[in-house]
Amino acid sequence: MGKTICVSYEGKPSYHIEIQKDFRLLPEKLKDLGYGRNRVCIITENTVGSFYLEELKALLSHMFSCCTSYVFEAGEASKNTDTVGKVYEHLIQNSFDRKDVLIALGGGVVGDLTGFAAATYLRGIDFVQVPTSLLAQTDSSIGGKTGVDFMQYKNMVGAFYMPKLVYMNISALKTLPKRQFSAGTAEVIKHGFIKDQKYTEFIQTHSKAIMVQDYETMEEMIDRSCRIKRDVVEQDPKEQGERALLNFGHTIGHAIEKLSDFTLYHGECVALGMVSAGYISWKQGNLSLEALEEIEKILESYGLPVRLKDFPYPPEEILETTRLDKKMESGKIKFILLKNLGEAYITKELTDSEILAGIRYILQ
Ligand SMILES: NC(=O)c1ccc[n+]([C@@H]2O[C@H](COP(=O)([O-])OP(=O)(O)OC[C@H]3O[C@@H](n4cnc5c(N)ncnc54)[C@H](O)[C@@H]3O)[C@@H](O)[C@H]2O)c1
Ligand SMILES: O=C(O)C(=O)C[C@@H](O)[C@H](O)[C@H](O)COP(=O)(O)O
Ligand SMILES: [Zn+2]
Repeated sequence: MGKTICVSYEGKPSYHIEIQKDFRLLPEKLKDLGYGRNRVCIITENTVGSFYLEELKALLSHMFSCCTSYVFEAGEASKNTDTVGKVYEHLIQNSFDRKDVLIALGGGVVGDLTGFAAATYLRGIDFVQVPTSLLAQTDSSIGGKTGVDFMQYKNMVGAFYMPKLVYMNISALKTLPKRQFSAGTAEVIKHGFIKDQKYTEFIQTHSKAIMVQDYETMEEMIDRSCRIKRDVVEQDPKEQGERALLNFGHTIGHAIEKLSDFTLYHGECVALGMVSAGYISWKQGNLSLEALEEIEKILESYGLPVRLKDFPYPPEEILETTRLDKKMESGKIKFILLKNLGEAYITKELTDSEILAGIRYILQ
């Protein structure tokens, strides 16, 4: 059966999120959208491709007039304009036109990059998200933030561009390495911290079942995370306000991710960033010390880092890197803090020394 979530964009129904246990219904869902006579290009990377590309091709090749694929090297280092250029070349060589469709098969790297290629090729071609990592199934495939890194700065070039469908197969998470699964839980945990204390309690009490990927628990968790993200992006699709709450943990997180040369995963950096922002929230007199301790305990129970010992960069350099990220507004760093667990807010009023104290807290 699975679950379906409808997402609106600018007040109108836009696309469905399908949460399924296999890939079998994908052709039917694509037919429902009117695809069939046109061409499809599955864009993926070598790791995910080695597991699922042939299966997807077998399912789709009979329903499209042409089914091609473009495979690039897995990892954040590929999320750049060079790879996008190679995707354009492949599409031109295969005569893709505006009636054709791209499928992003993979984690957040494939989804962000394919979405950006789709937004810009011929000024816009349809694309479908088939997320295969936990992070992509619960966060990056929803809401239409597409883009790539530039000069190693995170998501510097991009577009808001909605997919036509998000179709996920929960069982595909079985092949995801354990460290990557843990990294994905950071964004799931973030959803509870910024919006829904009841969801945080669910995450707390079900950590064992989630870590062994008990199917029913996973289905409930993914469904609840997707709905929280859906509600936020529907209200503020282009991040004029409220959507920035989804950036909780990302201000410091993105700087650490860049400085680590992407050896630390996005979710791991978000976890560290959430601890740092949690500490600042406590220092601001908002969050209780018990709540800060709870944040750390929950993250640890999912195998996530809460301290960054021996990081070869001083706090001042992390702060300067944060300044070069796109979270700056009129010369001030935009920060997401917590009033309480389940209640976040945006501030641009933090001083450098308040931010540095938050950075020092995780470096100890
Ligand atoms: N657009 C958004 O709203 C949004 C939200 C969150 C994160 N992001 C971006 O997403 C990226 C992180 O996504 P990610 O963690 O999925 O990274 P990723 O795409 O690099 O995938 C993580 C790793 O898992 C492997 N993998 C993925 N699915 C697998 C599967 N089913 N079986 C085996 N291996 C599998 C990949 O090969 C890769 O090595 C970052 O670039 C981040 O900036 C974007
Ligand atoms: O969808 C959003 O909005 C988010 O902020 C989700 C984040 O988890 C994600 O990492 C996003 O790519 C960060 O956006 P950025 O604009 O800060 O690069
Ligand atoms: Zn993120």
